[in-house]
Amino acid sequence: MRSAKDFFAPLAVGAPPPPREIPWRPSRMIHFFDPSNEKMAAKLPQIIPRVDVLLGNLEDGVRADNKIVARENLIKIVDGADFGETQFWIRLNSLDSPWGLDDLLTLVPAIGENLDVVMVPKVQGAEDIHYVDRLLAQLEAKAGLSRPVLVHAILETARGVANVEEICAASPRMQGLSLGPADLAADRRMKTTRVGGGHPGYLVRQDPRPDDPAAVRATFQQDPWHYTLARMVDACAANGIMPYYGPFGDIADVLACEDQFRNAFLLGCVGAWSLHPVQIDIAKKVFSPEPADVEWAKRVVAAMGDGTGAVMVDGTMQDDASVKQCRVILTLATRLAARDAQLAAAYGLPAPEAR
Ligand SMILES: CC(C)(COP(=O)(O)OP(=O)(O)OC[C@H]1O[C@@H](n2cnc3c(N)ncnc32)[C@H](O)[C@@H]1OP(=O)(O)O)[C@@H](O)C(=O)NCCC(=O)NCCSC(=O)C[C@H](O)C(=O)O
Ligand SMILES: [Mg+2]
Repeated sequence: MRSAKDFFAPLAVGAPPPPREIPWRPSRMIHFFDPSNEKMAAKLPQIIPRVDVLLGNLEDGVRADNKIVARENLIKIVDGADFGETQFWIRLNSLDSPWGLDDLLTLVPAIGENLDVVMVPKVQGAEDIHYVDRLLAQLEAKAGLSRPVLVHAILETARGVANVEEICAASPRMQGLSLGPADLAADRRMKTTRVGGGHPGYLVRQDPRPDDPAAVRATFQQDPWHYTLARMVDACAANGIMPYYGPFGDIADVLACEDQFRNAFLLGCVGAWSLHPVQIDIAKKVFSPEPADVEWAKRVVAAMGDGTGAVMVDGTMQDDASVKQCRVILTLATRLAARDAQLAAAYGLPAPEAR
């Protein structure tokens, strides 16, 4: 573990200093595409302006015999792209794979100036982040990059979950964590073959009725990801980094996707992955606060004055703590409104050009 004094020192001579704080940028959806898939790549000019984050995926989802071409195509795609305000991320192959090292050695020099975040899969502990941290610093120094590339870890192994706090705290480059429910389910030997979401067998059942023990007893599906997601959110919040729900694999079930994303939003996540164009607008809607909630937050903040004491608003008690909850909503709404005229109008907040 580095001492507090040298935590923010560059890990290679000539590398840019790592950030003291992770800059806030919208990241309601991290949109995955396979750079070796020509049809998907052709869609990017329409996709980029619609998404907060575009991610070139090199790991799972890309065929083994396409790994090299995916990496090479990524360089060509970035060369010709206009990202505007959209962030550009990549997902590396895992550190123990035949491709992970060359992904970094090739891509940081080639596209480092455009690269906001590197997503690292199957992170097991702080040692994986330390390895990537040093390597990135060396590559940034060699390439003469002026800003540091940030690191995002996927929580998708039992050991990773056990070490989640140390992973978040391992480097000032740590931008956030995503839940990887498919790999995590396999690693934990969970008996679900779904990619995220619920499971009809994971439920609680209503007690028998004393007056009619044979009556049908209602069942309620539970969220098998609740524990991990909540733990991940706490670890991220405690370390000033961002939590994300990962993939929802049932592309056709847009309603359940929306529910899973909303659960994540309510628990504290800032975004989720979109695997298909149909999931982009779901994430955009869910991870932007509802106008009614923004209106409520404004009213509570106004009623609370200097933010101390207790008042009644519409029959509910508001105090120093509840005004902080409202400020969370209002801060997010204000930041999103500053970049999106439609949301600004819906929230009654200043539009981008008025700032
Ligand atoms: C899921 C898909 C395989 C579906 O693809 P397809 O069958 O082609 O769907 P459609 O016919 O409905 O597609 C319509 C058109 O849209 C284009 N398309 C599809 N997906 C994308 C995309 N992500 N970005 C851009 N464009 C896209 C198609 O090419 C069609 O084009 P056209 O024919 O010209 O109209 C596919 O969506 C897909 O592969 N998605 C990404 C999958 C992925 O990234 N998987 C890995 C991430 S999840 C994971 O790794 C698990 C996690 O780590 C964990 O452990 O939990
Ligand atoms: Mg995975």
